Amino acid sequence: MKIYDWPTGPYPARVRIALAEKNLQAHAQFVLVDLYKGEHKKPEFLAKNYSGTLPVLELDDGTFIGECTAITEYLDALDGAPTLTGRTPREKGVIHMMSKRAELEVLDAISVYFHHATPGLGPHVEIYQNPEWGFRQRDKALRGMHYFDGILKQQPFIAGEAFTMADITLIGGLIFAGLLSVPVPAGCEALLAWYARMQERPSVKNRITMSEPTKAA
Ligand SMILES: N[C@@H](CCC(=O)N[C@@H](CS)C(=O)NCC(=O)O)C(=O)O
Repeated sequence: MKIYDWPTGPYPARVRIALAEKNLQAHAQFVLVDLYKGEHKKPEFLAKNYSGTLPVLELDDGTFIGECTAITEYLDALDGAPTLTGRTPREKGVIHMMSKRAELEVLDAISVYFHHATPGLGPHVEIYQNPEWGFRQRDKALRGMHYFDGILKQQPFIAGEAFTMADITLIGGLIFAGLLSVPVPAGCEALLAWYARMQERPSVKNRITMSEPTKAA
């Protein structure tokens, strides 16, 4: 399989972490798409992913799967032994809910802040910016961090007792926040302790060096 990717990107990180957690990295060929050159908005790429975002998974039969959650669900189902997206209906429901919440309340909010209230990917790519909306989303992300701090005061992982896709999604959010120097709010000790633990996982620690992109898209 191919993964259209930007090695340091917070969303691509989610798929890189999932691949490593499933020990599937040897099966993936990474294809670099240069976000700062706007390659993801070109017609050739939009034909692969209408949303014009990375990462995208291309299967050997030519099927394209965009969206980190969908890609993670695919990878997790490959060996019939899902560990990231839940085994029982209850686990699946809770994990999906918490992962979506980590997207809505932190990761996607930080992404909007990046694209609207900072130079983002540069003037050639950021053709419309609304800084006020960006700063509002930054505030939303900070509120989201408080929410997840409260969750982590009660349980070791985002969706309960085990590491799951929901943890990976929030890791993506904190990676993005870190890249933009948006600090975790004071007092969010449980969130910071969880993040320190997450960064010790080989899948997280080695996510950028796990594989070199092989060629341009
Ligand atoms: N909902 C998408 C979001 C992906 C996303 O925003 N990826 C970033 C890469 S870190 C991107 O492609 N940004 C470019 C842009 O939005 O112009 C997913 O979960 O895969």
